[in-house]
Amino acid sequence: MAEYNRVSECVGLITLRNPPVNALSAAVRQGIVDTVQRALSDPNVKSVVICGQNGIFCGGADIKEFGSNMTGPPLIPMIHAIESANKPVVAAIEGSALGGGLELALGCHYRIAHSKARLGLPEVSLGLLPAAGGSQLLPRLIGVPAALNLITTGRHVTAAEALQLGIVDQVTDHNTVDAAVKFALSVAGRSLDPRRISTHPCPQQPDLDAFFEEVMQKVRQSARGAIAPIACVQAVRAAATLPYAQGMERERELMATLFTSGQARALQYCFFAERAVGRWRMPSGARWDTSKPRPVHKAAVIGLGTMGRGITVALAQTGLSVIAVETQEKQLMEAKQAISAMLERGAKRRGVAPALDGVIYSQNIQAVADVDLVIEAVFEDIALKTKVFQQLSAVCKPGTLLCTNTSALDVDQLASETPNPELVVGMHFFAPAHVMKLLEVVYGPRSSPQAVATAMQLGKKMGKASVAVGNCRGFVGNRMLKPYIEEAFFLLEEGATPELVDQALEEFGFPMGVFRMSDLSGLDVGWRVRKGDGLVEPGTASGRSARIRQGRRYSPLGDLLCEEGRFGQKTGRGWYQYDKPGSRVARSDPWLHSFLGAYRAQHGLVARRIDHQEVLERCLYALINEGFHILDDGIAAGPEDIDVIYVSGYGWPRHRGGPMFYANMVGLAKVLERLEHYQQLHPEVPHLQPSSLLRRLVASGSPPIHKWGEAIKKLHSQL
Ligand SMILES: CC(C)(COP(=O)(O)OP(=O)(O)OC[C@H]1O[C@@H](n2cnc3c(N)ncnc32)[C@H](O)[C@@H]1OP(=O)(O)O)[C@@H](O)C(=O)NCCC(=O)NCCSC(=O)C[C@@H](O)CCCCCCCCCCCCC(=O)O
Repeated sequence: MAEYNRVSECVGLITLRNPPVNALSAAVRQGIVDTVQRALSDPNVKSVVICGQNGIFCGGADIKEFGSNMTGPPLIPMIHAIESANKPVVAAIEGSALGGGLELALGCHYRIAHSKARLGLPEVSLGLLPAAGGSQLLPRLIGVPAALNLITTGRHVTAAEALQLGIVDQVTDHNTVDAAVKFALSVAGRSLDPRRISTHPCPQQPDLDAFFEEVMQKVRQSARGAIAPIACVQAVRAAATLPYAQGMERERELMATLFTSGQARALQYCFFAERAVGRWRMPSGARWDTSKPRPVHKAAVIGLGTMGRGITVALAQTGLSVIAVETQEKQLMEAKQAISAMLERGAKRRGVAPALDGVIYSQNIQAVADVDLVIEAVFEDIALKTKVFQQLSAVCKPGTLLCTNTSALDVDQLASETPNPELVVGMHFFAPAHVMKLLEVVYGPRSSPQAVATAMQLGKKMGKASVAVGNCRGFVGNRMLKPYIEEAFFLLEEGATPELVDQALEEFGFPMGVFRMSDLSGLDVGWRVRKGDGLVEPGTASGRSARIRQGRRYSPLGDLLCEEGRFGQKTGRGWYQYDKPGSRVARSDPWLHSFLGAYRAQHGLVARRIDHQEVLERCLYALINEGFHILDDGIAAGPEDIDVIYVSGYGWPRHRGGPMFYANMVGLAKVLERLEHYQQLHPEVPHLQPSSLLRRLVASGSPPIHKWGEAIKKLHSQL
């Protein structure tokens, strides 16, 4: 709703009231229509101020309304009514003015912002475009290039940048509403014609066709299949080339296509999923809202290899004091240099001072005696980690939280080696840890809810998408990756090439296909794990039996490449070839193709034609099937957790919503049918055997994704 008051005798003050972000719900829109009408018809009112309650102007259209039948007054006529008002209307912007919120402000004649306010048109990140006139008004106000930048990226600008761009007229450090009321009084009675943005011509852009062609090419490249950024460019082009009314018609047409698209549904699902994972729960019944985190002022990182360095930077950037421990002197010196350089680069980018003094370096583990939380990031070796945990238990003050950054070891086993297993959780960062958004917070059966709450809160402070998950081999992300990679190997055996598999996955929207990714992260990583699992055998055996290990189909292709010293980019050879070790440009490698040919001949395999469809079904459905197993096992609390992990840490294209959302879009019955089909063809591949949860969901009529929770709960209560 919107509240109306008269202030300073002749200013009508309209306050949007719809916590938490004053989204433009039907009731708010109705409130604005009514209060604007009231202010304009009151002869005592000379000017109007619109603001939002609780320090936030407006977070835009109410996204929750999008999936339903929309009622209430539409936004565009409401904004037009404000713009054509015969009394000055001033937007008092505190907190955020985003999407429809900024469009509402653009309909006002003046905009005053608090210095801490943020403004933007982020619709593109929801699969939409600014369709309440934003795509037509912003280019008229700030010019085509600047408007395109904001609209196609959805980035939020600070008040200072908004002032510089000409989006706002004044920035204040004081009370924004008071400043806006004062301003409104000062402009009462002035001509409003020059203030109506829709009547402005769009600033001329030289060589318009060439300009838009170039922009479109760049946007297509970075969009990786997303349609909204392209529609945004088309809408801005309409602003640059058409009169306002026709531009608005084009904006409406483009929005009509986007609004009902699967991509918009997926992106809006991601928006809510990212917020839902913060409301974590454990199988024990412990939850985010009943578990109080402990305060963390001082933290420590043990082990300053690549991961430890990134974690130190991520912690220091949140303003924490960090003790960074590395027992090897040379490593410590190198780490100090690298960490300082990363902190300096990050600070430069963010326009702040580097937190160099926030990090204290030590070779002695005793230095962590008074920290509140430790993150261990030593080499992935259970004996070494156990020793470190035992030392930490002896050194740290009582109650210190002990976190391990392991990606593969058993968090429960480590916890059981300490006197206080309730204080142990996994904090699985992704490399580079100061850049990558994802953090898996791994709890074991004995981790206390407080420990989980503390790690989750710390993750949030570091700006991570933090997801609480149960302890199992690979946790959620890597556990699902295993069948995906294995299927890719099997496809090579059956006739595919790395290029074909990668192309199919990259066209789907992954930034890199499985083989380019493997070359980047190093083939030796998986080789070491497979050796540890006793799967690697000398590569001379041939035939089917050589490819069955531990009772299931196994492809030794990755092992054979490692035996050749082909570890990927770092050795200049892997699934592709590179100009030199460390180079990033992958080129097709004839050696690899003849190697595959010889391998197939040795094993009596006949290459067949494999298409993109099969690549996607085999790789993605195997991964999704593992996701269902994970839900079934209670390792992830819901499909949102899995989807956030995949979108923020594994390059799953956001406009496809994450693997579980994708399965929901494809149709669970179809996923089940294809898994059954492939399982019949490959009975020796257990990961193609459909999960019982998937079967149950299909049997119960394939409920939509937000209802899966009920099926999972029912399943668990029957166990
Ligand atoms: C605002 C934020 C920056 C605040 O961040 P903060 O961290 O403080 O808080 P949270 O992010 O945790 O949010 C708190 C809480 O609020 C919920 N929420 C936030 N924003 C919205 C919102 N806009 N709507 C609903 N709910 C919202 C959030 O989910 C949290 O609740 P939860 O329970 O989940 O924890 C930050 O929240 C933020 O960035 N918000 C999103 C901002 C945004 O993206 N805004 C744009 C919205 S889209 C829009 O505005 C579209 C407009 O351009 C025009 C629309 C016109 C559409 C008309 C329909 C036309 C149909 C076309 C068909 C044509 C047919 C034809 O003509 O033929």
